[in-house]
Amino acid sequence: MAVIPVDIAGRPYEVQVGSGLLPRLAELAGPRLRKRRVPIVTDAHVHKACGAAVEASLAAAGHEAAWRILPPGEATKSWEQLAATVDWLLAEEVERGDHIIALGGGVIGDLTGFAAAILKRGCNFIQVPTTLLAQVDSSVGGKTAINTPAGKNLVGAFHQPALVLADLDALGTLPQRELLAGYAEVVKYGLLGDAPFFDWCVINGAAMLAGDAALREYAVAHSVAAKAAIVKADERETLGLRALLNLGHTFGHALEAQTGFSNRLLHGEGVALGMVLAARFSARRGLIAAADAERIAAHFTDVGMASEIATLGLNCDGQALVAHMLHDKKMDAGTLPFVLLRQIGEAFLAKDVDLGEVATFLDAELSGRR
Ligand SMILES: NC(=O)c1ccc[n+]([C@@H]2O[C@H](COP(=O)([O-])OP(=O)(O)OC[C@H]3O[C@@H](n4cnc5c(N)ncnc54)[C@H](O)[C@@H]3O)[C@@H](O)[C@H]2O)c1
Ligand SMILES: O=C(O)C(=O)C[C@@H](O)[C@H](O)[C@H](O)COP(=O)(O)O
Ligand SMILES: [Zn+2]
Repeated sequence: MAVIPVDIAGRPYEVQVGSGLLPRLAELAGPRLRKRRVPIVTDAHVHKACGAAVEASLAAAGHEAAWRILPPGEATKSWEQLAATVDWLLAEEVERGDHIIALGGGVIGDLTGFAAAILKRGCNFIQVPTTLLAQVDSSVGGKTAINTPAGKNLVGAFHQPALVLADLDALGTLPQRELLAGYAEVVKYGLLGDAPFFDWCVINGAAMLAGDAALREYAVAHSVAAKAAIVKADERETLGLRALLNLGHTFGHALEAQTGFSNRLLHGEGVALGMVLAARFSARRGLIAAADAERIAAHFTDVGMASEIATLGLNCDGQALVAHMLHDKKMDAGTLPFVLLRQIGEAFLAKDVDLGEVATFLDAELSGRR
């Protein structure tokens, strides 16, 4: 069991990482659960996998679960589901001091967190992440959002949870593809600022993914600690530090948009491909050594992830992907800063990237003729 504090000014909270947390949810949430009925937002897969344990825990503490069970998948991060969820929370008579529970992956966490941020101008919520991605990344740091037809996470709020409970046992029912997608965000922490952790991933990643409990706890706790340190230093992404957590995301979000935010490409899969692209683009600019960029690609291939966008069959050119990037929230007065790599373990924000050069680079990557 690991407890990582997230030291945000005025609203500190804990991330608890360990086994057996779901059956203890009511006990761990304690007096935060003020009423008999506890509002829980989840999706149908998670309800099937984790619902009974949560319900039993609440019942043992004299509570009753009020479930809102949403359709699984990225399409749920929508205006329609947000509005319906807020209306449901209002019907449940949720007060500001109550705690709404987000039980699920990043989709549920992002949507529920945003609903909590706007309900009565801000209600409490507890993140109970059940995917690897949500445990290592989305449940921590307070970014909440929905997608719009214009692009990814374009409407949202910074709203920190009151508590995060990451039960490693929940990963037992997670499909392999989802586990791998989450692993991309684990590798991200090594690439952006912690070369020894990237080496740890190369040595231990496969065994961690295969289910080694101690390695899983280390990977989640280490990732959360890395994110907590960055969020503490730059909660609102204004200092150029939190933006480093966006490594691979400008490319990745464009790939997600091009595939229609569909099951064809999961967020984490887009991030893995995006990080390979960011590394290769950095090498092209004389930054990271080309061999190190290929070491990153090879690691994703080794664990069973795609590392070449040519294999996606996107049927578009580089300019089409760049057009999606123009909606990136880092866009500033006509310039799009890119998170690039000087070396493995050293990311920085490059503000002099020409989008024409990006389009040319992507044309070559898309055709597989690098
Ligand atoms: N807020 C942030 O800081 C942040 C960070 C990273 C990603 N995100 C967002 O997170 C989202 C991706 O999250 P995700 O990868 O967790 O996807 P997800 O929430 O769609 O979950 C993935 C799939 O796994 C299923 N699932 C979840 N837990 C399960 C379990 N324990 N057993 C069986 N099935 C389970 C879900 O039903 C879903 O089908 C994206 O929208 C991304 O933009 C946000
Ligand atoms: O917490 C952050 O900051 C991140 O950038 C984490 C990312 O993994 C995550 O996908 C985030 O939602 C992307 O943020 P966005 O601001 O580009 O939407
Ligand atoms: Zn991400």
